[in-house]
Amino acid sequence: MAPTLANITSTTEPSKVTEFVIHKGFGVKGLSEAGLRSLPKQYIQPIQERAPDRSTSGWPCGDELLEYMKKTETVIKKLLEVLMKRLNVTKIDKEKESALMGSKRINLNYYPICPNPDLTVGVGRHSDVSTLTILLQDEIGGLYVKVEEEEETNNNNNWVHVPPMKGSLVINIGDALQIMSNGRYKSVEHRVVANGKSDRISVPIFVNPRPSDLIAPFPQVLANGEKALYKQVLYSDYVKHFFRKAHDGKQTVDFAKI
Ligand SMILES: O=C(O)CCC(=O)C(=O)O
Ligand SMILES: [Fe+2]
Repeated sequence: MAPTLANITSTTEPSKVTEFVIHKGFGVKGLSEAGLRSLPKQYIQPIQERAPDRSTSGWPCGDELLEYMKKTETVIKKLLEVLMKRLNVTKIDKEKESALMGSKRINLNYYPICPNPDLTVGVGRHSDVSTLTILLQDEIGGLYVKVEEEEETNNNNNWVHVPPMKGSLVINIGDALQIMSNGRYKSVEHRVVANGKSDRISVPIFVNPRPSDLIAPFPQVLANGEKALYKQVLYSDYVKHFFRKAHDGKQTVDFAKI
């Protein structure tokens, strides 16, 4: 039976939400199907199972993460250089460097084994708000990317699994690059399915503009008279818009559409 909002009488009381999401097995999808438009502060993970607070106890492998971020810098720079060349951006000055890779964030995603994977989602369909995302995934799998309609295969299945390959990184184009390239590079819609057999871990590095950067299609892209598809937006406003709503496919980018 479909859940109703009455099942979750108080959305801010963690024990009620835990009961609904985990013990009753509705999952986070159940919450959204019940009509909840924003998630309560504490949900899913019972307090005793949460990772320690970073501000008080430090990350379990902070040094390794920082070193990993440092090591990926070369590949990020190289990728952006190549991508920029195709847009006729041959010189990456300070302003462009900031808009392309002025801030970075690393996440540690942990997907616990799920007793009812069909009743929930791992991560809902979305595109990243980054310029690029450099994703390291373990051997479990579960990441899917959406193939654009014109590339659709005959069997109508346009979600393609991204199989884990030892020693490889997954590179996603994000919305910021879609905006700055005036749509020449398209951010990839993706999702992660829950897994009933094992835990899964992924480590994305989000390469972003600085929050105070104004992002818009690069003048070089519009030089031949091409019409701008996107207006100038303050990057922090763009990110705020993303986090204000539930994952909704590729709709975030409409925020910058002219
Ligand atoms: O876990 C993954 O493979 C992808 C996670 C993801 O899409 C994200 O963190 O934005
Ligand atoms: Fe993502």
